[in-house]
Amino acid sequence: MLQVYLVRHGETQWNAERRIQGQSDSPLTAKGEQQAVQVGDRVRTYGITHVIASDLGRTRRTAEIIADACGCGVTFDARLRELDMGVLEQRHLDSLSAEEEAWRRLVVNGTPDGRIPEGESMQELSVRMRAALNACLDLPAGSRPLLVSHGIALGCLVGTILGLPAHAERRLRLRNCSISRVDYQESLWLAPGWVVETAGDVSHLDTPALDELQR
Ligand SMILES: O=C(O)[C@@H](CO)OP(=O)(O)O
Repeated sequence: MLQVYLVRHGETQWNAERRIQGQSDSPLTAKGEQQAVQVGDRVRTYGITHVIASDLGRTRRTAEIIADACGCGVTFDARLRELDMGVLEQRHLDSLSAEEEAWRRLVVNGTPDGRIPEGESMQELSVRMRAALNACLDLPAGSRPLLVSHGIALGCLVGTILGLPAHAERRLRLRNCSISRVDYQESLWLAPGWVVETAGDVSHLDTPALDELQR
């Protein structure tokens, strides 16, 4: 059975400042680097064979730290990038106008095609994230990949595996450096498909990571 680990990157400067990143980028904080080290300590005995990361800087850095601990290489897949949040990227969550806040809410609790101007819909995000996950099925038998991606992107992926629509309100709290696992299950009882084993585990982190929406 293929087991795939899903890790959100470590805390970044803009996560801490409550600024929207999307496909823009900011570096890991010292705490974010430490979180990545703690993920590495947790998974180093899991037999991870491939670390595959979104090509944005914050996921690259997190992936390098984890891959060092696992003794494997890192490859990059742009399909694992965060939702493109268009004209709201780089903005502080607290400085949005009422109209801008409505655009932001429409994306996570709206319609399949809802999008921030110049951004991407949750439906589009879900298609590319699922394609990146399904690509793991083509790895050699016995592989155990770990994917490093983002909060909304992984929330959408895990949520849609559970049967939520892509644009369902964000109900999974996937904190920085949380670990989730999905398995490709083939059994007599279930149609073949992805099953969520764990979601949002942060028990390996010594200080609780805050989700930027809680700050
Ligand atoms: O882009 C962002 O601002 C956040 C949204 O949750 O995602 P991440 O920090 O996981 O890239």
